[in-house]
Formats: sequence, C-alpha cells, structure tokens
Amino acid sequence: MNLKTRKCHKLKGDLTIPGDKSISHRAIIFASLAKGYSNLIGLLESEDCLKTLNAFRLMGVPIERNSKGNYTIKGVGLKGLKEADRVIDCGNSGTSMRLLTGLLAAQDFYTVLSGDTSLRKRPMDRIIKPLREMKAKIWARRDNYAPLSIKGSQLSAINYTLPVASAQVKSALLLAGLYADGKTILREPGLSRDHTERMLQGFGVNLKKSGLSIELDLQKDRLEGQEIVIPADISSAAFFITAALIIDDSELLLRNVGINPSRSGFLKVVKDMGGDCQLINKRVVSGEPVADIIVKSSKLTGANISGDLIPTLIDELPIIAILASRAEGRTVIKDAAELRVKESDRITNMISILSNMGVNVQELTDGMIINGPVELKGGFEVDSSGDHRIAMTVAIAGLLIDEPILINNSDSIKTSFPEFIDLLNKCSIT
Ligand SMILES: O=C(O)C1=C[C@@H](OP(=O)(O)O)[C@@H](O)[C@H](O)C1
Ligand SMILES: C=C(OP(=O)(O)O)C(=O)O
Repeated sequence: MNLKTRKCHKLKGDLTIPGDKSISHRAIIFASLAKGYSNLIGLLESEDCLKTLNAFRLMGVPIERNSKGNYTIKGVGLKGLKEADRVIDCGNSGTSMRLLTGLLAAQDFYTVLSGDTSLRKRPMDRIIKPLREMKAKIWARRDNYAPLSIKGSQLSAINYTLPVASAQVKSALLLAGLYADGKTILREPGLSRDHTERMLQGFGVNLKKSGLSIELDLQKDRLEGQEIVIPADISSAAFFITAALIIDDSELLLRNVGINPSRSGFLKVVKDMGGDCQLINKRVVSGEPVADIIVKSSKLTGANISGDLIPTLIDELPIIAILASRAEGRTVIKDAAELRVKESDRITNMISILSNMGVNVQELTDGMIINGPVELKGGFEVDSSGDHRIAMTVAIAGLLIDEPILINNSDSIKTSFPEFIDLLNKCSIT
C-alpha cells in the first residue's frame, strides 16, 4: 500500500490512542502463564501483538475475544504450555521473538521461531548468549539470526550485567528466570522500560528492584489470573503530540496515556524544547502510571538528547527528529546506536528523509545533529523499509508540507498502530 501525505491547517480534538504495545505483549504472556482467567482490557490489536496472541493459541492457551481490545485468557499455568505443531511466526515483532525465546528455553518441548525479512536480520545473540549461560539450548542462523530453534531444558539462574539497556533482553531473562534453579540477578547500564517487572510484581512474583538491579526469586510457582487494564501507548501518542506542537493553532486532548517514567522520556524532551504539554488526571492503573495529556502548538528550541534518557524514548527518536527540524537551534541525539538494529536502520533512514525535506542534518555513528528551524519540503518518494515508525514519522511531517510525499509500503503502520490514519483524519482540519 502507498500513502500520500496531505497538508493540514490545524489539529483539534479529543482522542483515545490504542493500547500500549509493550504492555499488551506482556499482558498476553503473563495471563497465559497464570492459573485461571485473566481479563485484558484495552489490548492493542496490532499485527505485532496479534503475533504474540497467536503464539500462545498455538501452544494450547484458550484465548477469547469479547469485543475490540477486550480478551479473556484462560491461563494454563507456568508448566501448562504445549508444543506448537508448526513454526511460530513472530512477523515483524522483535518483542515477540525475544521474550518468547526466554520463555521457551525453559519449556519441556521444541520450538522454532521465525519472522519477516526485517526480523530475520535483527540480532538475537544478545539473548542467545546469556540464555546459553543459563544452559539454554538454542540454535540460530549464523548463531545470531532467526529462524531460531529452541529445545527447552532445565535452566540455572544467572547473575548478569546487560551490555545495553534493553527491555527485551531483560524481559527474556526474567521469563527464563521464572523457571531457573536459584536467584536471577540482572543489572542494566541504564533503565529500560520496566513493564515486565511491574507486571510480575502485580502477579505476585517475588521481584526486588534497587536502582538498576533486579533480583528474581521464584518462591511461589503460581501466578493468579487477574484483570489488566492497558493504557494508551505513549509511543503512538508521540506522533499526535508532535503534530499538535508543530502545526499552528492546534490543540489535542489525549486520554489515558501511559506515562511510566522508564518509558516517557519523550515528554521530558518536549518540555525541554519548550513544548506546551500538560498532564492532568494523573493516576495508577494496573500498576502503570497514566494521565490525560493536553498539547498545544508551541515555539520549540533545540535540545541535547543522550545518555540515560535514550532508553526511555528509543522508539520516539524518529519523530523527535521532526520536532528538532522545526525547533530553533541545534538538536544533538547521541548514544542511540540501538536505532541501527530496529525494524530498519532508523539513523540512515531519518538522515535520508530529513535531507530530502531540506533539513541540515549530520549523521553520527550513534545518532544525528539537526539544525532548525526549516520549512520542510515534499515532492519525493520514500519507502518505509517495512518500518512502521518511519512511515508514521513521514506522514506527520507531511502535515506541514504543501507538496505531497509518497510513502511506499505504508502497510507497516499496522505493526503498532492500525488506527493511525483514521485518528489523524478525525482530528486534522485541512
Ligand atoms: O520490550 C519492549 O516491549 C520493547 C523494547 C525496546 O526494544 P529493546 O529492548 O531492544 O531496546 C523497544 O524498542 C521495542 O519497541 C519494545
Ligand atoms: C522496535 C520496535 O519494536 P520491536 O523491537 O518489538 O520490533 C518498535 O516498535 O519500534
């Protein structure tokens, strides 16, 4: 599918962004491993999350869809999963593949995980190495890439310092740790999103956090089914927040957005850049902090984005690059080499897109330097490279531009945000 961008004069409205992708994956996993029924409310029905859902169906977990985003899962218990009778397809989803690998390394059966062309190029040695230290039996193409074959075995606990701050690696090891003999101890170089830790604690697991260290000691071997209400995805909200900030005379109210501090570095950057973004009705829902967000068009200035902030906004960096192109002065993004191993190389892609738009941008090995503000230009084609965040980033930039940009392969948007275009049409006044 192709998408042609369209200029918009202002954005107005009251929107509910769909459920958080990271929390949705984890809700499916832990509800499946619990005993008894769990109700998931506000589950994101994007392609990535449906891959995780389907994986558990293939492993014998009864999952019922009651209505949009509302599911009942009859958990089979920690030891109740069954061998799938086919290859489990993780599609485009790094989260599905990495979290499932940790879990499956400890099951009493054999699994093969594969994915699309993008996922089969993403590094898996970051989970394979520590899982092998736990005595996992995993085979991979060139010892790093999917398809992965996993022969479940009895694992031993690990005491491990992650080389990069990665919630996927941390979560894979915690899932494996649920089945290991002994205490799992993990340390991160910086705090990555902590949804797994919060949800494990919510399911009654003995998990202790102190700064960047985590200790998991499974004293009870039973998670109890429960209700999980999933907040709106801050990473998806970031596209609408950006649009409202950069388009004159705009104002949006976004309801029920997850503002977990390990995940909402984007809001800090917006504040730092002078963006008018107000959080109201702050509350905690199913263990996750949530707020409604009011955002208004603003005059922005450049910012420095690096270090510990990076893992808290890693998926938002492509759209932050658009904010930076409209901000007065220099924005420096550093310490973000992880962007090169996402669904596409997001540094290379953003450099090429921004250059086409007429932005003065300099590539760094681990980021970029953007000089603004620039009147963005259109009249070219881009390929999303199968990367949903790249496609949505260009669509938002296009709201400012007279001449359309043609986004090829825009179908990738369904990976995380199937309602993106409908919601954009709902609030944009052309
Ligand atoms: O755990 C998760 O749900 C995610 C973790 C991040 O990846 P890394 O752990 O590789 O940084 C993020 O980019 C991804 O979109 C979702
Ligand atoms: C990197 C992402 O997801 P995943 O790693 O799950 O494919 C993302 O959604 O931007």
